[in-house]
Amino acid sequence: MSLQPHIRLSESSTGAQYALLPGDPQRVDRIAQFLDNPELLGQNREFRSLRGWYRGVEILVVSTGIGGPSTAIAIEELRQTGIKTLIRIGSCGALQDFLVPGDVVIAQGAVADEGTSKTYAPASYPACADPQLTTLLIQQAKQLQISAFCGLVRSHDSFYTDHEAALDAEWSARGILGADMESAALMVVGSLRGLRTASLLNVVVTHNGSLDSSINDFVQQDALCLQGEAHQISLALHAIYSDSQQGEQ
Ligand SMILES: O=P(O)(O)O[C@H]1O[C@H](CO)[C@@H](O)[C@H]1O
Ligand SMILES: O=c1cc[nH]c(=O)[nH]1
Repeated sequence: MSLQPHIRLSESSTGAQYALLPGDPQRVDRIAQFLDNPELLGQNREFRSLRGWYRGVEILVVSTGIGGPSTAIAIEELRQTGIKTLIRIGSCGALQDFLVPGDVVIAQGAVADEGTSKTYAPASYPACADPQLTTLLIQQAKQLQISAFCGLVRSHDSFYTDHEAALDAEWSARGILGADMESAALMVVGSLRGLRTASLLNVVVTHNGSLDSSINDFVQQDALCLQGEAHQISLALHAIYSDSQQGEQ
């Protein structure tokens, strides 16, 4: 089978059915530290890929870059390589005061305030995570004593427009937990293509905190943010292992 044009992987690159999807290519290398025998498969554009094993289960890790368009491309091409289950290992800004850096949000669904999902289906099509996978993630968070909150998030396309603060306030008042840029596209494209998806978001910006300085802290490896990232990776890997044992695939 030929290489997929963007992720540059084919069915013969990996036997994995599970994929972890960070946005940031650098996060791929940090995820590698949690896997046995990690092997870098390559990088093209924003898509850095690596495979490894967790307790005998093969896992593919591919970065999606920022936003819905590149995420949808990654999902479509990963499907061609045999991936069936995709878990986003992302970061988000908090929309609620009780969330602190390093908390993990388990997104049960997303407000699709972005463009990509609407190119696949009408805006009324729901962006929902796989319920069984989400339940497993909640159970594993309890078992591992990870500070995790399950609820809705908002995916958006814009970061620096003049009305972001007003939009954040609006969605916060509706109880939305956090803001990211990829969860809705992942969930909608995944559902339409018969794939199981989940999204784990590490809180890196507090509600009403400074976007610029908080994300700078994360890039400069702030300890709490890195702890949240380690938690979300462990959580995803435990859930994948548990899922693989249930013979669900
Ligand atoms: O850290 P990642 O996974 O890229 O996620 C978040 O960070 C980026 C913005 O800084 C957006 O992609 C947003 O969704
Ligand atoms: O509003 C925000 C904050 C952090 N990351 C996002 O994607 N959006």
